[in-house]
Order: sequence, then structure tokens, then C-alpha cells
Amino acid sequence: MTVMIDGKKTASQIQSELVNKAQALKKAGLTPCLAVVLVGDDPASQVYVRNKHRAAQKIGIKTKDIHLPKETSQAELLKLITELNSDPTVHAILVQMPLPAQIDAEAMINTIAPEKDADGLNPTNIGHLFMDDPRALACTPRGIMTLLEKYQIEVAGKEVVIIGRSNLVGRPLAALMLNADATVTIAHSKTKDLKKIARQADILVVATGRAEMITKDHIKEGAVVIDVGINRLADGRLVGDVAQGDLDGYVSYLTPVPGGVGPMTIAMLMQQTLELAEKSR
Ligand SMILES: Nc1nc2c(c(=O)[nH]1)N[C@@H](CN(C=O)c1ccc(C(=O)N[C@@H](CCC(=O)O)C(=O)O)cc1)CN2
Ligand SMILES: [Mg+2]
Repeated sequence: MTVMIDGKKTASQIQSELVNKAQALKKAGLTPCLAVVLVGDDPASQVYVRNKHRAAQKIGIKTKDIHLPKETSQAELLKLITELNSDPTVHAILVQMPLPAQIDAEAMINTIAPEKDADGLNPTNIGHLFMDDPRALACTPRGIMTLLEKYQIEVAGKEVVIIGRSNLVGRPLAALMLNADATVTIAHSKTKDLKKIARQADILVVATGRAEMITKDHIKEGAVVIDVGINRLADGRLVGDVAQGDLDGYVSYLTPVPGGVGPMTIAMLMQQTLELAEKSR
């Protein structure tokens, strides 16, 4: 039997639990505030940003909604971030990605103060994570670890294969898995014999951004499969990076798309905003 991991339900439970935490901070005179910066008009980004504001509002987290035109220069964005860094009413800053081509994402991430880094992607925070001294964490990887914990899926001693080496998912997730005592392999577009490597996994995490590229023959029977992909097909369907159609009864656990890892990203962002607000005192 395959257990479908319900990320939507788990995220919504976590978000309900955060209401009390936000209230306690407010009682103590601190109104947690997340600044969400969107540059340009990417339709998917607009949806994600709107969902972040909605989730924050439900929890009692104040947000600053900053929407900049798509022509915004890198210097203008960095100046805004610097102002938010020194604004004592703002506890967490997030710049929605992807950014327009004229802006270097690395320069943006480098400018966010590590103690206000809602996404946990600043090199200081990534460095602490790799030294097993975690501060702010990348939200999607943290969401994956939280799902595994909630479903009581043991990580220590397991063979974990992560397909995808992005700064947003693959790399920080590898560090989290290593800190949790897994044996970690990161595979990517240059990996030779991907099927052989992937089939070694007790826990296979797929974050390639390529619709349904990982199929049953990449997967060991009984494995846990975490599908991070969100791909919109021409016919409007939303699918993951894993062809999930014939996995029922073959894998032990599977995250659906939609409703798996995606919603956890926003729940973790909310949790992290409250943690950063708390630490600011
Ligand atoms: N600064 C950041 N930019 C981006 C991040 C990020 O963590 N920080 N991640 C993604 C986008 N993202 C959040 O920003 C995100 C993507 C998807 C979901 C989600 O809940 N997806 C749903 C399906 C939604 C749909 O119908 O399209 C699901 O999987 O069920 C939440 C957040 C890139 N940019
Ligand atoms: Mg440890």
C-alpha cells in the first residue's frame, strides 16, 4: 500500500498552530512583519505572493506588500533591501523568484541581512546549515524534512538520493539530510547512469523542474518518493517531476502534485517569520 503524504493538510495544521505563537508575540509588544517583494508580473509568482500574504493574514503576521516594475534595476532592488534591513518594524524579508534577467539573484540574496532572511538562502545561513549549526533554513527543504518527521519516516542511516542541485532545494536539502544522519547522494544533469543511482535510494527526492522525467524504473520498490516538481502542461494539468501514474502500490510513500511539498513551503515561511521576529528581541 502506498501512503499519499498530505502536504496541504499538514501545512494547514502547522499554520493553525502558528496563530497562538503570533498572538503571544503581539501580547509581548512585538508585531511580526514579513516584507514580500515581487519584481515584475510573472503570473505564477503573483499567485504565490498572494498566497503568502493570505497565509500571513490568517496567522496574524503583518506583511509589507512591495511590487516593483519589471524594469527595476539591480541597484534599485538592492537599495530597497538595504532599507528593509534597517527597518526595525520588519523581521523577515523575501524576494520572490525568479527575478527579471537584469537582476542577479545572488546579489539579491547576499544583500538580505542573514537575521531577516525569510527564505534561508543567504550564504551565511547556508554556511551555518552545512556546519550543522542551523539558523534560518530554506523553506522547501525544511518543508520536506517536516513532512518526513510528521509521517514518522526515519532518515538516519537511510540512502537518500536527491535529483537536482539548485540553491533553492537540492543543496540545502542535502545538508539537512546529512545533519539528520542520512547517507546523501546528489544527482544532476551530468550524472552518469541516473537510473542506477536513483534505484539505490530509500528516500528519493526529485527536484529537476522537468515534467515527469523520473519514472518507475528509476525507483526501488518500497522507496519513499518526494516529488518537488510543479509543472503546468499544455493541457492545463499540473504534474510533478515524477511520472506518478503507475507508482500506487509500488512505493511506500509519495507526495502528490499538487498538495504535497508545495503548500509546505508557505507554512515553513510563516514559521520562520515568527522565529526571526522572536529572535529580533
Ligand atoms: N523567494 C522564493 N522564491 C521562490 C520560492 C521560494 O521558496 N522562495 N519557491 C518557488 C515558488 N513558491 C514559493 O515562493 C511556491 C511554489 C508552489 C507552491 C504551492 O503551494 N504549489 C501548489 C500548486 C500551486 C498551483 O496550483 O500552481 C502545490 O504544490 O500544491 C507554494 C510556493 C519559486 N520561487
Ligand atoms: Mg545531527
